[in-house]
Amino acid sequence: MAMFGCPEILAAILCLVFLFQLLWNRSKRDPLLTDWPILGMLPPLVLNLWQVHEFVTQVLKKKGGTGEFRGPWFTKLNYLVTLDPMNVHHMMSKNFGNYVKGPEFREIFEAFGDGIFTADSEQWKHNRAMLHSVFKSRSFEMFLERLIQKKVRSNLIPVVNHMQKQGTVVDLQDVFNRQTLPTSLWKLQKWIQIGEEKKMTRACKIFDQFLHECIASKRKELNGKYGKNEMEEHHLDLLTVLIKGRDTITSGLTWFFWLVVTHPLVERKILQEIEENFAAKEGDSMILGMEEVKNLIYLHCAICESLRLFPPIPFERKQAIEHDMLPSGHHVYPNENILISLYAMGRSEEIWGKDCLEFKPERWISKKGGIVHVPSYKFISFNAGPRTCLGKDLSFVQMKIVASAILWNYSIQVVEDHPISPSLSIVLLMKYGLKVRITKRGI
Ligand code: HEM
Repeated sequence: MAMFGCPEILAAILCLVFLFQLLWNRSKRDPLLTDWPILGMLPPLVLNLWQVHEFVTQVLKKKGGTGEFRGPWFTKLNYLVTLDPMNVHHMMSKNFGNYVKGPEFREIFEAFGDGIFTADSEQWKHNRAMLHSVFKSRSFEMFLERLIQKKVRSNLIPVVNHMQKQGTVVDLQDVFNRQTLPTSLWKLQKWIQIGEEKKMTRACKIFDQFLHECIASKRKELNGKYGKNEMEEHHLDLLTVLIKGRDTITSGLTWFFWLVVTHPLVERKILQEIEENFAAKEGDSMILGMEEVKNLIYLHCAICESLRLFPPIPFERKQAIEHDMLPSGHHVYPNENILISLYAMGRSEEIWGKDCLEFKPERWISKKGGIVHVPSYKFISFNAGPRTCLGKDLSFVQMKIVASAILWNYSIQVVEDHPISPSLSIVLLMKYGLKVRITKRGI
């Protein structure tokens, strides 16, 4: 009887793996990378983790904008990845009801609580309606305007001024971040009641009281729709939203400052615009208000441009409920996960043209001197459709107040050879911070 030796068995196994691999590949829709047995597409991704956003951008570009990523066998790490604005429009607006955050997202982002960031369907609608009414209230806007101005005047400018006098190297990202204590530390300190946190608790009580009044003023119009406990939940949701919003502002400001100070012509145009509008204003502080910053069109465009190239939230994840077909022709299966690369969309030639990698605020200025409207499914940094960021207007106001105050008073030079690269995190920060030297302008 003929017996099989080791080499034959090995060859048979290899043939089986090869055959399996062929069949496996055939079942896929536009694989983004080589799909290895067992490990799937993980190896090339892991090798490029240090530059993951650039890598995803290049891969999507090569594959025409949409394709499938398959993780290791028997894991749930499978995603349809896209940068196609028509797909985004479809998922975020046209067939919005079919694309949710999903239970897995809630599990991963448990720390966000079950507020607006993780909720779906009726729960989300409920939270959104409540927060929307608060965000659009004039008294809330005015409160935040005063809060931002006070922070810039009493915290940010004195800190920057001190560092300028010391003449040492400063991490600007850290400076922006320190204006906003990390949530966990804040919560921990609150719980154990130590140090500055005692003061913090008192401050929070006052802030809470204000928020309560804000919400109470809305109670009348919402009366009958919500019960008392629900009101308290919304109150907490608002605090979570404000805390989460701060991380994105830190990211937005850090990339904005890096781009502006490394593009002297843009910096000069921003200063010129401030001078034309406010030179006669108020001594040297230049802490503007909400209405005043509306006049700073070029600054607005420079902020849009930096948020396009470095969106503070670089990925958006969705989960399909039912079968669907995307405009790109890709079939979507029930429960399938979809990943939208906001970073890659900001660098797409199809959306922004051949000069998409250049920092050019001018692309946002219309022929009449206004701001070009780009639909949110193309300029996706604040998300698109019914789930568009609720803090978008507030973010522009805050970034404009901070940017005008710092740029007007100080000149910033990035430390030579300081490496600039994005971190691997939910919010797109700079991995090594933004190391700069600061001097008083005009000296
Ligand atoms: C430059 C600053 C900001 C950027 C780029 C930004 C971007 C985004 C993005 C991409 C989302 C969608 C996230 C997701 O679906 O997982 C989002 C949602 C949201 N943002 Fe912002 N955000 C910024 C600042 C803020 C601020 C300051 C606030 C509030 C004070 C805020 C409040 C919200 C809320 C409430 C949502 C949830 C909207 C919903 O699901 O209906 N954001 N933001």
